[in-house]
Amino acid sequence: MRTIAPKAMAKRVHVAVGVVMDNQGRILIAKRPDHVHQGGLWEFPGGKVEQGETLIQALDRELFEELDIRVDGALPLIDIIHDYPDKQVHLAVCRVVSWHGMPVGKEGQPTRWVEPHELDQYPFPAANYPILNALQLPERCLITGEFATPADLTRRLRAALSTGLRMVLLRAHDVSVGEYVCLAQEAIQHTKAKGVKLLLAHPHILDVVREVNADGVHLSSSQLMSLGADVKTNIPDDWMIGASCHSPAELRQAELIRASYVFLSPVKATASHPGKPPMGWVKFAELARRAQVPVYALGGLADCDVAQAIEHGGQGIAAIRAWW
Ligand SMILES: Nc1nc2c([nH]c(=O)n2[C@H]2C[C@H](O)[C@@H](COP(=O)(O)OP(=O)(O)OP(=O)(O)O)O2)c(=O)[nH]1
Ligand SMILES: [Mg+2]
Repeated sequence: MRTIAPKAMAKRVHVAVGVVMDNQGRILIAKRPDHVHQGGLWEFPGGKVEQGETLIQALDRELFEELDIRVDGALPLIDIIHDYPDKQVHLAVCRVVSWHGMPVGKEGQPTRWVEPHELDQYPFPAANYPILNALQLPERCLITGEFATPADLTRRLRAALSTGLRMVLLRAHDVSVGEYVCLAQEAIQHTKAKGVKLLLAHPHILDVVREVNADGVHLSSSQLMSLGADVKTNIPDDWMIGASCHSPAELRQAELIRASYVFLSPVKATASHPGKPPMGWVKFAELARRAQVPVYALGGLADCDVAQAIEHGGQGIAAIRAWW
């Protein structure tokens, strides 16, 4: 009997991708030539890591070849594993925090400086979806803690927002969903005025999600794992969806529903979940680097942990006590 050899798995291409920012926070994008893979779409400059090169060496060489700039410092932003029908890529995406030179499209490619919120106006390859999310999310996300009355919630929220936070998850599990909607409608007055993103979190939030003009909804891990196929029809298209995750299976589910971000916890011991063993930064990094979604570290963290979280492949930190 004749045996047929299994089709050889094509090799995954390791690509160094650079998000170059100027000192006004604008990001440099370039248009891929029509004839190349994913041609005609916009990209963050970069290219294949060659044999024997470190990621930073590849990034520096590619940005010099494509843009005539040199990389002086870069931090990990997100790692993407994506299978196109004709090519499998691993995009190691870095935020280029320090560089010199005058960027030009050396290969004749059009380039443009854009604000993070303008990125959605440009067509990017499908693999870039989590990168675009990561670039529009802040480093710190507040989770609201305990409060005595609605007025106390407002007072605490305003004090927290005055420290420059740009994303808030309104968590109030002990109130009815009707009361929750009232609290959210009050909170939105304070967040919208400051351009702060407000995410809704409540055990019954999916029943009332359209009653508040918020920016997104945050799912508990059990809500995430028991989602019906109709989740996307309940939630407005332009809303963010976030989720709390504690395991690789939950992270996979968040990727499947194309979550905008996740929380991964507990990184350190935390007063809100005493007795839960912390995973520590090494485990966090292992899980975050494999996740195809921006990951906030959560659990016993404060401002002084933001840099650690980013160095370990996270988007930043989420916390209650640090800012409440
Ligand atoms: N540079 C870059 N590549 C991306 C992005 N998104 C995305 O899917 N890719 C894919 C397209 C390509 O298959 C691969 C990168 O290859 P490339 O064409 O930039 O590689 P290169 O600069 O080394 O090009 P070449 O020398 O082989 O012509 O990754 C992105 O934002 N930036
Ligand atoms: Mg390239």
